[in-house]
Amino acid sequence: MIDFKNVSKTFRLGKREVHAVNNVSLTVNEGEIFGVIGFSGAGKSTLLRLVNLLERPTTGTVYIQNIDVNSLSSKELRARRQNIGMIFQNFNLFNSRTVAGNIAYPLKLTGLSKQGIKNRVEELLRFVGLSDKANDFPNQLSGGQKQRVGIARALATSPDILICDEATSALDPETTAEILKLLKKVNKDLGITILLITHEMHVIQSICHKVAVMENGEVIESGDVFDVFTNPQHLTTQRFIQSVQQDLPSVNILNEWRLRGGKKLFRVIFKGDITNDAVLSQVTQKHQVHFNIVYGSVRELQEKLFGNLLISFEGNQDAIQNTLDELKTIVDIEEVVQHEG
Ligand SMILES: Nc1ncnc2c1ncn2[C@@H]1O[C@H](COP(=O)(O)OP(=O)(O)OP(=O)(O)O)[C@@H](O)[C@H]1O
Repeated sequence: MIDFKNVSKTFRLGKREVHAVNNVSLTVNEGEIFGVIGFSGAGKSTLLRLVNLLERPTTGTVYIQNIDVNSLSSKELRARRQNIGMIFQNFNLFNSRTVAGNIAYPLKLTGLSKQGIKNRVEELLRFVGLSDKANDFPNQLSGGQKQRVGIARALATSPDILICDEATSALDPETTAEILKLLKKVNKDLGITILLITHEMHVIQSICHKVAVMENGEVIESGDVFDVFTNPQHLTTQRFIQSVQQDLPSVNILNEWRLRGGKKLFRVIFKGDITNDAVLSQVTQKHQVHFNIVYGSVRELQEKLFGNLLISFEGNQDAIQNTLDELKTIVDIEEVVQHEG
């Protein structure tokens, strides 16, 4: 659907060159919600501008629906752009137009009749849950409602791709959750492929199927959200994940635990079906070792279970080692280094 093949974008600032996007290869498949996460300056916006055809790559090729976008004429580019909807952090609505007027705007260029436009706007208002706001002006709406209008407007011309530029960054957590739910509906019910950029890992966790982590213009890690979350390779990815998964208790709790005689802590990661099995109790019973869950959680990620538990073991040292050796064949387990976090 969207293919980046060794794409670089370099800006020249006087004598200095800025490698905003550096040799990026990525594939966004049809029907996916693909999230790109990175800190400020990582190159996310530039990546989006290459997809919505506002920038051309310095080297490499961007294919959209198998078409090399560099090969398109300006007229063809304009036509292709109608196939890509976009929503923004600051909504970018026309304040002088009503909600209905904002949504109708992109339809005016399509040659649809007045009645056709009216019907389409009503349909879109229903889809985003704002039928009663058609005649309001943007400044009468909450942030979440404004973004719903933004989404309706982006969908007006029935695009195949929706690009979201930090679409929930200006919203409170509850409103963010509602907008993310709506984006999920856009993807599921309308089959629209979504490419989003964000600096918030909870957005990736909530709705994305795939994720790419960007740093200094490069994609440093990418894959299925479940795989990246449960086995992050890069320190930056680990940091992003820690921002949504508090996977260590506070230092005070850890110190207290140590004062009460706690020694070694192990992190045990359960993925998928194994989470439902009584692995821990079976293996520890077999080796006559006791275990104590000090901290942790089991949560749902991409409709799969993911357990992340901190555990201490009590018993004979050899028996504990045998327990660890056996557990290692079934789950991911590692010792938690002291003073981590
Ligand atoms: N038009 C431009 N001219 C010169 N440098 C640019 C231009 N656009 C982006 N850059 C530089 O490219 C790098 C990547 O910027 P980009 O905006 O893509 O990052 P980002 O991850 O989207 O960051 P943010 O979240 O802050 O927008 C930065 O160093 C930025 O200063």
